[in-house]
Parts: sequence; structure tokens; C-alpha cells
Amino acid sequence: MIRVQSLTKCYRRKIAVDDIDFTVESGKVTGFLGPNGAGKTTTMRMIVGLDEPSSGTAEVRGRKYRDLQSPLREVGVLLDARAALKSRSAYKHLLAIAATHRIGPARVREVMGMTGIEDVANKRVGGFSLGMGQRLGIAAALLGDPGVIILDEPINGLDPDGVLWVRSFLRQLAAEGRTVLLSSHLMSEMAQTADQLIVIGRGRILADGPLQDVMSSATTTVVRVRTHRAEHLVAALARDGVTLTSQPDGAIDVSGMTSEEVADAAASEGIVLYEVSTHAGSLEQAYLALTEGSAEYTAASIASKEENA
Ligand SMILES: Nc1ncnc2c1ncn2[C@@H]1O[C@H](COP(=O)(O)OP(=O)(O)OP(=O)(O)O)[C@@H](O)[C@H]1O
Repeated sequence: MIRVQSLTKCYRRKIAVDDIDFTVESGKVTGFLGPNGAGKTTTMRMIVGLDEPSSGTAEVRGRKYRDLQSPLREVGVLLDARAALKSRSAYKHLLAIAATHRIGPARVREVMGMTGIEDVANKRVGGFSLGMGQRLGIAAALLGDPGVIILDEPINGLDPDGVLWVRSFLRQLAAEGRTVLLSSHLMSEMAQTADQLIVIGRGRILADGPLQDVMSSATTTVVRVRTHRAEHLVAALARDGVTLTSQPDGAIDVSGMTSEEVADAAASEGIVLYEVSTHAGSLEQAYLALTEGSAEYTAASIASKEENA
């Protein structure tokens, strides 16, 4: 379990992380989602002791990362896939990390097998693609068979096979009871990988909870109907709390009523419906609604910065 309490990080005048609280539970994949500059990396760096908080605490399994006796065996971390020494082979790179915790070559070979990099074991890390570097970073994170795994943007640079592999691999690690925290700005990927979501924007938590709850709190489910008697239907459905929106193709989107309520109201007026379908909001819509105004760099802000330059 990871627990973050009143965590704040200021760089001179910039507040990168602003008094945040959250808990990451074991047995689940928790997605840490937010626009560029939201504070994801800074938060993860504080959790693993690479940055000192300005105030507040971040604990892994009830202790600060720096106080863990055998960190590699408790927390697996991938923060920067390009951080490996370029002149070393993948095998030697992993062996060097393993040696810090008296982990032997057998486990090094095992994690290379798990992450699909055995064939490039003797290749120089400097020649690796970003995707291979991500696999190497994940292999390093797994060396100590840790119960907590923290990965910053682990699917950056991966091809579709690699993305699929990371997704099923992380789900498997969570199913084994581990705590898995991964950051990404790819909403579609999170929708398929995460059980829980923490959404951050401008250093503040915007949403925290089960994926479905976060999505339904930030989006509206609509009932789409079609009829030849649109005006009559609108009159039959109009009431407080119900919003009716005409679509360019003639459909009417109804929010504030279930599909059954819409169909019953139409039937009681003798209005024939040709379509009654329910459309839930996507994670992308939820994300955009939640992070509206939180992106550090948007097309408009870049344009105005350039004008002022
Ligand atoms: N060492 C630093 N010195 C000054 N400002 C920093 C430093 N590190 C991060 N920041 C600022 O803190 C804010 C949060 O950055 P952070 O890298 O944590 O965001 P992020 O959510 O990981 O973004 P991205 O998705 O782009 O990686 C940004 O405004 C960033 O410019």
C-alpha cells in the first residue's frame, strides 16, 4: 500500500504538487492520470525518495522509502527508461542492480524472460529503442520480486504488442496481490488497464476512486431516441431535470431519464420510437471534463505566449 498525506512540493515560486492525499491499495492497478506538468512525476519521485517533499509525507507499506531496509525487494520503480548506463549490456546492467541486494544471475535471467528481452541480453543498452528500454526498466523494477510497483509512463514508445503485454502483465501483478501504480496521459489505455483512477491537474487531485465511478461522476449518460414525431416527443419528455438535445441526424439525446422512462413516456402518448439506445460517456470525455483548465500548456496558451514573446 502507498499512502500520501498532505504532500506538497514547491520549486521556487512553482507549486508542482499542492497538498495532495491519496491511498493506493494492493491487489489493484491504480492509474495516475493528468495532463503534462500536472505533477505526476514529482509525486512519484517523492514516493520513492528522489525528491524531498516541501511538506507532507509519502509512505510505502507504512514507511518512508528511504527507511526501507531492502528497497528493491519491497518497491519496484521505473521512472526513466533512458536512465541505464548506455555502454553496458542489458544483462550486465541488471546484474549490477541485482548485486546491490545480493540477487543472483538466475533471477536476472528470469526477469529478462518475463519481459521478453533475453534475445538482446548482450546488446548495449545505448542501442535500445525506447520500447526495449521500457522493457529493461520493467525488468529492473521486478528484480526483487517487490509487492509494490511504481511505473511512470511505462507504455511510452511501445508498439501495440508491447502495450498489450504491459497491460496484461500489470493486471497479472495486481491479481497476485501487488500494489501497482502507473502514470499515463493516455486515457484509452487507462480505461483498459486500471481498476482505480487518481486524476491530477496543476498539482491538485481532481478525482480519486474506482474507474467507473470517476467516469460516471464526470460524464453524463444519454438516452438517444429517434421518432418521426420529434416535437410531440419533446413535449412529452420536457420536465425539470431533463435535458433534450437535437442531433444533426434527427436523433434526440435525453439526459436525466432512463431508457425505460423515455420509452414509457413515449408509449403513453402513443409515439412510436425507432431507436432507444443508451450512451455512456467515455474516459476521454471524463478526463477532459475533469482537467478542463488544468493543462499547463494548451494550444491557446502557447499561441498567446508566442504573441507576447
Ligand atoms: N526540478 C524542477 N524544477 C522546477 N520545476 C519543476 C521541476 N520538476 C518539475 N517541475 C515543474 O513542476 C510541475 C510538475 O511537473 P511533473 O514533471 O511532475 O509533471 P507531470 O505530470 O509528470 O508531467 P508530464 O506528463 O509532462 O511528465 C511542472 O510545472 C514542471 O515544470
